[in-house]
Amino acid sequence: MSTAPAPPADLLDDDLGGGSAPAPASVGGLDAHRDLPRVQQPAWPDAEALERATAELSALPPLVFAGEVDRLRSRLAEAAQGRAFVLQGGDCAETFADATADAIRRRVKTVLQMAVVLTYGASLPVVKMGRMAGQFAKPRSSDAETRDGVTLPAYRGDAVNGFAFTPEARTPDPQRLVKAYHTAASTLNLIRAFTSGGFADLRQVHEWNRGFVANSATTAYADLAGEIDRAMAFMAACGADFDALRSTEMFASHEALLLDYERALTRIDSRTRLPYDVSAHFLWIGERTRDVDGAHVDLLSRVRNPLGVKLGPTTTPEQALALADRLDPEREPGRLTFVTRMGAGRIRDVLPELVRAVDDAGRTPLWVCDPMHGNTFTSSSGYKTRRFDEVVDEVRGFFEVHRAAGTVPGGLHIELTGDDVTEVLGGSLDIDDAALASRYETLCDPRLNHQQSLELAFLAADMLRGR
Ligand SMILES: O=C[C@H](O)[C@H](O)COP(=O)(O)O
Ligand SMILES: C=C(OP(=O)(O)O)C(=O)O
Ligand SMILES: [Mn+2]
Repeated sequence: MSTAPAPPADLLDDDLGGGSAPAPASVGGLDAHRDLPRVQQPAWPDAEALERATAELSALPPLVFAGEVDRLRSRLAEAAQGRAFVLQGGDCAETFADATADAIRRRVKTVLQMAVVLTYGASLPVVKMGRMAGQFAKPRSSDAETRDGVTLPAYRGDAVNGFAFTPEARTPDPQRLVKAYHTAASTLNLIRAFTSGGFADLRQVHEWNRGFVANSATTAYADLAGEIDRAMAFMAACGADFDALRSTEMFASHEALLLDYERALTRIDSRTRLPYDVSAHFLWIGERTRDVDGAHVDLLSRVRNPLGVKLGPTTTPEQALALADRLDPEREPGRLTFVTRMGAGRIRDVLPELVRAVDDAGRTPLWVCDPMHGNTFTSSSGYKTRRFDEVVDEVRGFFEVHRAAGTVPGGLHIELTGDDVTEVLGGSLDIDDAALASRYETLCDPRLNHQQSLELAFLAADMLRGR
């Protein structure tokens, strides 16, 4: 008789975990969204070409493993309880051209540096999520763009059409969905390599932060940086195992906008037999697509991933509660994140009522602050921009409102890049209107540059210390 230990129950499956079969139409209403209002979808000119692209996507391997998705859900549950803090950051719109090793490395580095500062400020683990490896589709205010009397379809992200203002580039091409998948795969591969291969070593990230503070145009961050320095020295003196801190976890997230893409990547997990959207660990529903009776809410309600919903300043308490009932009927810890994006001028007026209604209903979603999307305006030089001070003020308002309500301010959602772009006004280098032109590179919304991102992390860390 064999004395070998029995394999763990999950390996008794004929499919040894990690397999994910295409989810047939008959499963769990996964195609019900097709009969519902589908807003913000591209006008694909060739239905057969779309069919071919989604068939191709359906046969490709998952980008993430359902077990990782479950792990993220439990991390977010911790954050909702105030036992962790979330940092979600990356481009407004990732591009194929910018999915280079250098650009990805700089973005990952920026997120890691911010996370260390926030970890210190919060005295909590920071759950890191990139708006990365799949953030290739954009909802737009207008379907069309007019330049010099010529009107063409609006740019909707590299997964849909090209940014160049020509009829060829702007025509939606479903093969771009396939390219988005492959670009997400190579991006995620590099993120995994960076975060597990030594690049994320706490000692190195700390050295980068020391360099940032030493070269900063202001001394405002020196005190906090000095404290972190002493904390590191203290850890070393106590014999902390820094080698155990050479790797870290980072999850992938994007707006689940393109229903055909997300549906093709929805698979049945071999362990649980339940549907997961394996295009990313975390998916969110945007401000423009959060209709509780719409297609986006329907499709996302049927997958097991942790979900976010953006809530803008016009959100009513009834809408927030209806979304919670639809997306999280079981009140499962970590399932639902409300990402509020109210604007600095409105957050203190609008958020308290929402938070109170949700709290009174006995719900404990994770509350995350997006201080970007409520603060966008067009500068006098014609650039879509934001003011760094307003971004900071919305974060401050977020902490104030949650403190007053006794609820948990659980994280930040930031549009950022690791590059020295000039897209957001202000910061200690005081980018002004005239400077925007020098390195304005985003194809959609203005991002904090590397420096501004770290400044925000230091300022938010100070706010967290008062938590
Ligand atoms: O990223 C968010 C939206 O896609 C973006 O703010 C919409 O921008 P638009 O108003 O220029 O269409
Ligand atoms: C489209 C976005 O935001 P919102 O849906 O909040 O406008 C975004 O996050 O880029
Ligand atoms: Mn954006």
